[in-house]
Amino acid sequence: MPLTGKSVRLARLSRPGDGRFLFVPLDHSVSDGPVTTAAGFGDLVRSIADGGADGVVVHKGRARMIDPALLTRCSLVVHLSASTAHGPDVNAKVLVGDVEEAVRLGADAVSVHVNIGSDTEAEQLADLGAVAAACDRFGMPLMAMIYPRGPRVTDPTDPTIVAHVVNIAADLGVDIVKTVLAAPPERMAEVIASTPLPVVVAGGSSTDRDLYEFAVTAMDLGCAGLAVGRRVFTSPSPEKAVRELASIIHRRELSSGPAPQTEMAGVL
Ligand SMILES: O=C(CO)COP(=O)(O)O
Repeated sequence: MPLTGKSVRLARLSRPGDGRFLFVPLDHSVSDGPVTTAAGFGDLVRSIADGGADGVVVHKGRARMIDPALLTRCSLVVHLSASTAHGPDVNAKVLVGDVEEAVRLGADAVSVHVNIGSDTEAEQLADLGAVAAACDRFGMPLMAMIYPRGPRVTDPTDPTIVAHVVNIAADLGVDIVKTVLAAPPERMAEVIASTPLPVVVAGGSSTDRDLYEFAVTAMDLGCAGLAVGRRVFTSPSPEKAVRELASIIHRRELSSGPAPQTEMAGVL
């Protein structure tokens, strides 16, 4: 890959340099409500960095509350999209930030959420295309959180539609795509084979299958990593949860056992 701002930042995003990623999204404070107390936020990010996450995903205002020293070992991904659980349409994501603001914050990447099959799909696609153009101008890696989600989607884990959404991301200039694991999981292999992009899957809630088993399955199927929010920040030990996940994703030896999980409902 030729050296560009984007290629340099992308290479740094996978901290061990193996092209695999563990992101911990904390953007739930916009969609659902606080992920921690104001006083506890610094400790939460510190435990995520100490556990060995490759990056945290936060909105622009919250990014200013992160100790810059932590960002020497954990990347900052600034999330540009928002909707809340209280709006008329939780799937109607809008842009609330731009790439230039992310550059000023020292971001290593930005992310945009697009719900394919939602009532405002057209606007979300237009936003993704515009952010991709800005990312090219600034040399900023772009992650799309792109899901089959909305009134026109009957089965959001159908491998055919999951393959479709990850290819929309590739076509619109995204660098890393985050989506759902297809069902049955074995069919994720064809989703991954269909797109040139690294595919990261979302963590989900504790009512879903065991997180660590899920992580092993996803990685064995060829995923490039996971983005795990709720099951990290609601864990009694976020650091332990991150360490366990990072060991699965980056195939490292682990000294301690899996962390327990707790729950927080969400609309992400
Ligand atoms: O990426 C995510 C939110 O932006 C996924 O979060 P959860 O792990 O809580 O599902």
